[in-house]
Amino acid sequence: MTTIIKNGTIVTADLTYKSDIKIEDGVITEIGENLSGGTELDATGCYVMPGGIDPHVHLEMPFMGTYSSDDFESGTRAGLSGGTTMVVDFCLPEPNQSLHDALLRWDNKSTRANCDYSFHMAITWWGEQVWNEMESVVKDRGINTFKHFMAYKGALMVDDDEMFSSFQRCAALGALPLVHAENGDVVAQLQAKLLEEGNNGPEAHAYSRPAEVEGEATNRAIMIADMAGVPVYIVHTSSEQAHEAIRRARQNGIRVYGEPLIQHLTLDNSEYKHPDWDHAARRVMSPPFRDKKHQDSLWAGLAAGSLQVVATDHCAFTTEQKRNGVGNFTLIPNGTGGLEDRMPMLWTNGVETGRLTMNEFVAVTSTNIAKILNMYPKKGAILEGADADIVVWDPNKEKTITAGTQQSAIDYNVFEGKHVKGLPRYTLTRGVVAVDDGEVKTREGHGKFVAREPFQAVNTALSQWKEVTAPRKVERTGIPASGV
Ligand SMILES: NC(=O)NCCC(=O)O
Ligand SMILES: [Zn+2]
Ligand SMILES: [Zn+2]
Repeated sequence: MTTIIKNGTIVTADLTYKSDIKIEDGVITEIGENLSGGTELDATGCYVMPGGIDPHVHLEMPFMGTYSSDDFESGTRAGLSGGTTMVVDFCLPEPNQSLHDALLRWDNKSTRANCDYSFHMAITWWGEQVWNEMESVVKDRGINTFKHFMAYKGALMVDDDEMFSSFQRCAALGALPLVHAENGDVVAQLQAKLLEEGNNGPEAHAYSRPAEVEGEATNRAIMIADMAGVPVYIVHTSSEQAHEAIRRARQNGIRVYGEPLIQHLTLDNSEYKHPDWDHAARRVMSPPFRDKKHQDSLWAGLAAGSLQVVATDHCAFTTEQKRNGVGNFTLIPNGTGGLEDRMPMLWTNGVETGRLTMNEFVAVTSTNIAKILNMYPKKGAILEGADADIVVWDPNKEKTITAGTQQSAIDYNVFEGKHVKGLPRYTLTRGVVAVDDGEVKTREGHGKFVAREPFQAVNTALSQWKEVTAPRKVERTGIPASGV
């Protein structure tokens, strides 16, 4: 099957130019002027960009006594409708469960995906079995990223000892550790204190997770990764304190990546003061929304390159599920949606305001993460030979976001009422048109798992540098006799 995207302007992470694109059997086969033959998609007035990649989603996630409500079908449909053509979900083994058994569950859930996907493996417990299985997860399953939660004490949290062991294993396997960086011990005590004082509403969720606990944990994760000799990726970087830790480490030559979310960039903590309990609880996520000072820091980091990726951490719970926490904010399932709105919200608040260039937009929504996760240029690129995961972006198409017309399965939208300018005219997933002139036409089960090779360049360079600078015993000739 041949498709030609005609009359558009191609925008990549580093180039902007007018050209047509030929797609055959899901792959870009030619980029050039005046291409013809096959089905034509008119991109006049549009920017033709690599489809978005969201590296941080939780579809049908078992969490806090329930399951997040968007599954691989509705979640990927929501993503495609907003120009996202690939998602990466987190496989979460139960305590003492084999990593491979957990993967079977994720394999089953993901068969319904409308677009391509991959998995990160979470390290939710530690032992010899996990240490052993990590190798086959990387080598046989093509999963080169391992997630560590420094928060959610008593559930997903791992301690420093476990994290250091796991990071060393990642270094040896050519894998990349990911970290949810919040000091889980301090959060747990702050939660208990707030509840004791009668502070049980959703706003207390934010009080229990100040920016300081994120900054401290980010510093600690970076230090542990440095000691283990492995790069590290900090998920949902939400505060100046965490950004500052990443920025400083990068300036000192440490290989660390930071991932702000579209929610933290565009929504602030005044949401938790809303008089309606449901309104505030729907916005409960970890880390919580912050104030403008933090938002400005995140935007600056994207422009400066100290932060590399914009994700969503899409983990959508219905109002009914959120109400599990009436009377006790610690029982409100943590998570918000965003898959459908990440690209239009970032374009509107970033490119339309001049905070980001179009090329930076492509970098932070697609190309950078494709490189970080070792799947570039199959993904994240408009190049001959790349998968035809493409968004034809109409900068003049506008809408007001509302739950009533969204693809996501939940009954509200945290961006309700926001006006966006810049939306897909077409979204293509491996050459198949999933958004057709604005109309969503996804194909359940079309999505394929994307296996990712262990890292070569970055991990090799880092381990070489660690070897060059390793502490060495000083060989001495004249050693005095012991004084004892
Ligand atoms: N972020 C959040 O509140 N929920 C999803 C789980 C996580 O990423 O921490
Ligand atoms: Zn997290
Ligand atoms: Zn998450």
